[in-house]
Amino acid sequence: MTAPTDMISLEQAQELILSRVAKLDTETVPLLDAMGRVAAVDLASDMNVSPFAHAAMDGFAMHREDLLEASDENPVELDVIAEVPAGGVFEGAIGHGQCVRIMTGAALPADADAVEKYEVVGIVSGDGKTGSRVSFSSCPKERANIRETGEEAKAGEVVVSAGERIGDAGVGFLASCGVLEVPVYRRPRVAIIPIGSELVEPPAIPGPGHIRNSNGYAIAACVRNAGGIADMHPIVPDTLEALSAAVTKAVADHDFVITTGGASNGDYDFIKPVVEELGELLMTTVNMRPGKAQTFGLVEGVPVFGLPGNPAAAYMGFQLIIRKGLRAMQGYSAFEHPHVWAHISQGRKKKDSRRIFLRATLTRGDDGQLTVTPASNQSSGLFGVIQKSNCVAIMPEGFEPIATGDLIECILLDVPEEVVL
Ligand SMILES: Nc1nc2c(c(=O)[nH]1)N[C@H]1C(S)=C(S)[C@@H](COP(=O)(O)OP(=O)(O)OC[C@H]3O[C@@H](n4cnc5c(N)ncnc54)[C@H](O)[C@@H]3O)O[C@H]1N2
Ligand code: MOO
Repeated sequence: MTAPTDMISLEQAQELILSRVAKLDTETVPLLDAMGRVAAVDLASDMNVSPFAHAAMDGFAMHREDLLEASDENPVELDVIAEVPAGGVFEGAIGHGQCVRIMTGAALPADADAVEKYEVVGIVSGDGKTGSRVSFSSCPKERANIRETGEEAKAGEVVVSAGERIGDAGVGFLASCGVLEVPVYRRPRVAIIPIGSELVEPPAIPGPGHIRNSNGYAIAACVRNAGGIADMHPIVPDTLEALSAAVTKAVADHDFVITTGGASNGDYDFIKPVVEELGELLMTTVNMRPGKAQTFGLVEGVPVFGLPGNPAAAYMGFQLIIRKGLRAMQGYSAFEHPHVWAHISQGRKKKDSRRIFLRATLTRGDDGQLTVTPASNQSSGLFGVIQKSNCVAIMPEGFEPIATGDLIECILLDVPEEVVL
């Protein structure tokens, strides 16, 4: 049995958070606001899509049977008896030896069974419109250039299943299916509480010994990116009472609470005792660098996550652990960021046995090979390095060094989990 104070693996931390969060309730949003969100129920089309058989090309609709003998040597001529634009309907009948000039999207005349595009049809007389005579030097395939009734969806058919993420094209698909209001899982309301008596709010110029609160902004950005609603709270000084009061207040009206700072073992690090005192402490330390000090627990049933104070450590804790929890609450089923393997540009020793996440840049050479170059400054106090990086390269647990050119796994944190590479 793992005690909350034991150091656990990143995978254990991820499993723990996923086992302790639940899908939120649902809300019905206008179609466009459902973009990127997860359908909470099966969504069915209210009609056939397409609603009627129509031409997929500008051309001529005819009885294919009339053209069975058509060839280059023996072209078959037909009379153009009508024109039908998109939006129009040809009510008449096409007799043998006749055809109808038709535009892309126009309803297929009832007795036509193929459409031939303009480009391969010759004009014998006239301008190709009604009253002209046109010639065909081949026979189109059955139902050629016809989009059929209900080809994409039948009336009543489920077009997006419960649990499916709605993409941009899905928004268009649902529009064609008449689904303009979509039940989706609610976005989690996330309180972000920066802890630290040394912090001042930007843009204030910090006095001696003080620094600006940058974590609050970064984590709010991360929350938004993960689909949550970020509620940035005021800075809380390093006292047990102030932090206890802030967490108690935040859990009352949020779905998830994130603190940054005060997560280690210093004299003024209070998130662990506060979670323990107010609720259930489930985890304090994860085998990763940056970001060893990661506190997680439940207070009044609400997940409370204490990220470390160092910016890169807080960022990694969010991306690699919290983000999964926030996504699970919104019904997403993909949790792993895509990864690639790349040759490291320079060998590295490993002095710390933790799994190390190097902030790094991936490039593709002319030979198509990926190379990863870790940033020269790997201090966990820096956001700027992450801004300039495009991946994190992983050095596994243990002390095994890596040699120049070795293949190393890189996670693309900016690429959504749904992408498969
Ligand atoms: N004796 C030890 N000391 C430390 C250890 C250790 O293992 N033994 N681990 C270090 C590591 S690694 C980290 S990460 C930090 C985590 O500690 P805390 O979560 O208690 O972080 P703080 O001490 O509160 O702050 C660390 C650092 O980050 C700055 N900070 C804090 N909040 C913000 C914010 N909102 N915006 C920008 N910067 C922030 C803070 O000023 C400190 O410089 O512990 C190490 N120590
Ligand atoms: O938990 Mo700390 O990052 O390794 O800066």
